[in-house]
Amino acid sequence: MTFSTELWDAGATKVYDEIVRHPFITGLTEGTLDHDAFRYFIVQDSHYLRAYSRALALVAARAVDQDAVSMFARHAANAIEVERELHSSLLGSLGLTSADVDATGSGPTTTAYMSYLTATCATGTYAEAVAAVLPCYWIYREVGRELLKRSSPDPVYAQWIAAYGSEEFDAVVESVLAVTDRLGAEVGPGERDRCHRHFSTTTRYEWMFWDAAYRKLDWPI
Ligand SMILES: Cc1ncc(CO)c(N)n1
Ligand SMILES: Cc1ncsc1CCO
Repeated sequence: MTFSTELWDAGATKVYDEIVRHPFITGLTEGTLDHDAFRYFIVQDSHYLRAYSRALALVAARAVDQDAVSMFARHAANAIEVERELHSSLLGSLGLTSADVDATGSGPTTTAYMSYLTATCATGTYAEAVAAVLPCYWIYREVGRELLKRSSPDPVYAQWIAAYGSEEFDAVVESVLAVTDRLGAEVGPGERDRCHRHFSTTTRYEWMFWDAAYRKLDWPI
């Protein structure tokens, strides 16, 4: 079994089923999700992508193989581009600006998820860092594909779905899966357990991120 399949089977199978039937996701394709929940999501995702980009730059710095350094560095730059382009167009459609993003700040789930990614990529091994960032790519590819099948009557939601359900994003994810599978042959048992823990933790954060948007979760105090 490949390392990526091993990680998914142990850490993502159940959570992924919960994600695709979460009311935020079903509301996107049915067009019933209220724009306020999607606004919350896009604003929080802007904060998330800024931190995610820096986490990917840390992964790039830890990689030894030149192709992997170059790939993660490219993805770090792309995450900033996605934040600027996809989001500014979506924010515009939703009547928001990047000043609103800054004024809102990151919510509790976003902050926790960003902190976990940053800490793991800064202090873990290369394989641990890859395992921590992998669900961000992989879950979005799977969700993007699923949503593309169902599509959405709402043009704002359809635009977002098209970005993550695209062939370009699929190719990005395939190359990260290939890097992960090559690492699988190198990691010993202790490090492997830590990889599993990071992968299942960030997978759960992916579910929590949608759930926070659905409930518009704010700091309690
Ligand atoms: C929360 C979250 N996870 C993953 C992605 C895809 O990179 C994203 N844009 N946002
Ligand atoms: C994973 C990911 N999500 C948005 S951008 C990006 C990096 C690859 O383009």
